[in-house]
Amino acid sequence: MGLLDSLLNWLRSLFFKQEMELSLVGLQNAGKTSLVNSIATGGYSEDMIPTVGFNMRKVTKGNVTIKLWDLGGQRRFRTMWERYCRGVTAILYVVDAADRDSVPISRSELHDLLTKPSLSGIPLLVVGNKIDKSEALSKQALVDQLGLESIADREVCCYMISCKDSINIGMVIDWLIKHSKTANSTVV
Ligand SMILES: Nc1nc2c(ncn2[C@@H]2O[C@H](COP(=O)(O)OP(=O)(O)OP(=O)(O)O)[C@@H](O)[C@H]2O)c(=O)[nH]1
Ligand SMILES: [Mg+2]
Repeated sequence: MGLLDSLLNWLRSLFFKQEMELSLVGLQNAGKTSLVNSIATGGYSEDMIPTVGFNMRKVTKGNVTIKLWDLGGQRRFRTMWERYCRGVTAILYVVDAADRDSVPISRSELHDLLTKPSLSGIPLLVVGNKIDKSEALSKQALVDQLGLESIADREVCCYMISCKDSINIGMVIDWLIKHSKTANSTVV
């Protein structure tokens, strides 16, 4: 655990040297706010309050500020998603991989969002969360059920994670680091 913690801290320190702006979207209860906490501090709590509207978390390390738009996933907030995804470096789409019944809705909300011309070309990282649960879908099943292979107008990547058990959070941070360089050249 010590080694893993050091590795995560190292990845976090690299991440915070970049300038970037991210939006986290996905259905309610998927674990978006939990993922923000994992990225920012590594903390996890069972006791989460549903996000009302959105939260903007600014994480400052050294002289760099990272903006994370953590959006509410309840139906009434989904119309705001597009507005807060415009101009971001990357979109993180969070899915509860253990809530199989919600995956079709998650799929249609994702594909609706991606049809917006204002968001064309923005890289997409789909995160299947809660793989600590035995009923979680496999990565291939999630990719199939979300129809990710039909997305052709942008870079798409998918990782399976657990915020609870801190599984693959380092991979998410690593992906963000790689994409922050593109962001720096487009932010004026
Ligand atoms: N088992 C398990 N539970 C998780 C995991 N990540 C988050 N949760 C739980 O899922 C619930 C919802 O987490 P949130 O982070 O609030 O979800 P959200 O996507 O921000 O939800 P909204 O703000 O309503 O859109 C909480 O009870 C979390 O503790 C995980 O990796 N495993
Ligand atoms: Mg939330």
